[in-house]
Amino acid sequence: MLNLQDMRREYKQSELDESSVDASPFVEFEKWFKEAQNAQILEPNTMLLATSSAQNIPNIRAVLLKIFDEKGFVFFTNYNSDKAKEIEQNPNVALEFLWLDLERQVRIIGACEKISHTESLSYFMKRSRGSQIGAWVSEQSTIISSRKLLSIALEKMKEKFESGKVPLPDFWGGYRVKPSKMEFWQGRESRLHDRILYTKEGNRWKISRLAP
Ligand SMILES: Cc1cc2nc3c(=O)[nH]c(=O)nc-3n(C[C@H](O)[C@H](O)[C@H](O)COP(=O)(O)O)c2cc1C
Repeated sequence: MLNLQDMRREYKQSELDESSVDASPFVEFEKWFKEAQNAQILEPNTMLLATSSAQNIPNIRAVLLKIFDEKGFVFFTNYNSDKAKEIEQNPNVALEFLWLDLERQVRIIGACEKISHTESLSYFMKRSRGSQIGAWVSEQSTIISSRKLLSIALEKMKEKFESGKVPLPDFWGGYRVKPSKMEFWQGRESRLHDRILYTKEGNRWKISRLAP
């Protein structure tokens, strides 16, 4: 059996104060993201995306943040995947960045919507040819009988797109999560962590401190 109860770590690296955070959660996020990059965290743009179905069944998986600005957080995926079906049923989602090397997490709640075809195309064109063809090959989240099926589909697609540009599949593109809440969490000693919450109120962001 695993001995988990004796696993214990004090968080002491930093602190977070409502008087020193930026008035904009986007500016604060950019600052934290750059610090995660500088700390050489592996794939700091990995975020957990939580969705739920019309039957209120939750689901969660990692996706990569690919566009970030004041409009929101964009990831790319297959528009027929399970996550896409769940977003269709309930556009309210949650995101989580976990940067444990910095004893930090950022939690986001917001509504999710498809980005424009132009925006998806612009990103798709920047992907490697292998990834572009990969998008065509995989019917994401469907059951397949074997790995071999993927290899066969890949060979077929490679032949199909032997020359010229690989077009953007109509079943593939981006989603933007537009935050209504963003929480910055900094680990502190004795589990008395700092939690600063931004809540959108009209055009401005209210800043509050949450109990750990
Ligand atoms: C680090 C990491 C990054 C990932 N990035 C993406 C991504 O950007 N888009 C994507 O569709 N799946 C990504 N995946 C795979 C998803 O976690 C998931 O397996 C897949 O999207 C199917 O999810 P669904 O069945 O809930 O739709 C990533 C997985 C990991 C571990």
